[in-house]
Amino acid sequence: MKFAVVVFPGSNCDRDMYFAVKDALGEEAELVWYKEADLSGFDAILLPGGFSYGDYLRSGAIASTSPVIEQILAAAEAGKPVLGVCNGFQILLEIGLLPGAMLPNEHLKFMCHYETLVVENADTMFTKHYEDKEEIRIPIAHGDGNYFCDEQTHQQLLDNNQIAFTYQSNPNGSVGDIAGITNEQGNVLGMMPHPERAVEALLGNDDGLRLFQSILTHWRNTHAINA
Ligand SMILES: NC(=O)CC[C@H](N)C(=O)O
Repeated sequence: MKFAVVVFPGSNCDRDMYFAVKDALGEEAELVWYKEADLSGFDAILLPGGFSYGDYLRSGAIASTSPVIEQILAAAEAGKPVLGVCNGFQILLEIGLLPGAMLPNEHLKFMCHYETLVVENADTMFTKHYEDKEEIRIPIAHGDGNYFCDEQTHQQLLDNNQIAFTYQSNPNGSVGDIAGITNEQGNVLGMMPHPERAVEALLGNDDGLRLFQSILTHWRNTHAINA
């Protein structure tokens, strides 16, 4: 399986994402510069964390205007897995692949530490290697991680099972303790915590690895490859 890691000016978690796929998962990964990206040959698209365009205007807002976005929209439309972590999640919100918006953290501080997440839906292509209501430890690192949506949208997320992860103890003020959501089709996931930073015991934790394994299992199942 071939994963694209799309790099924008200011991305800073692209290498971690690359490492997670290439070394921890053991699959093909390529760093693709947003200007030269041809995403057509990839099976999954990963939008890494960071500070694209220095978070000017709003986190993810300027990246959302770049030409590569057309290809990301096309990949999502084609049903390919699209994962946005942290700044990647912010970009997915800005381009409308996911509902809602990201606000500054409630206490206006950048936070970088481990959080306990609750797996709210283990029946997605990103979470099938977890159990429903399983508690996992994944680090966060963000200043704008306060997920906001109106009540109606929150209800829709609940009704459609689009909430993949919640925080056990809400660190940033997010509506409904939301840490990660999918689109209605289930092939786009945005999450603020960083699974790519928790992919091997040597790093202190490998709870994030099963997210990447889930994508791979889904891909193998849908492409009938036994490898
Ligand atoms: N690690 C990240 O992706 C940081 C995201 C973002 N730009 C913020 O601080 O909110």
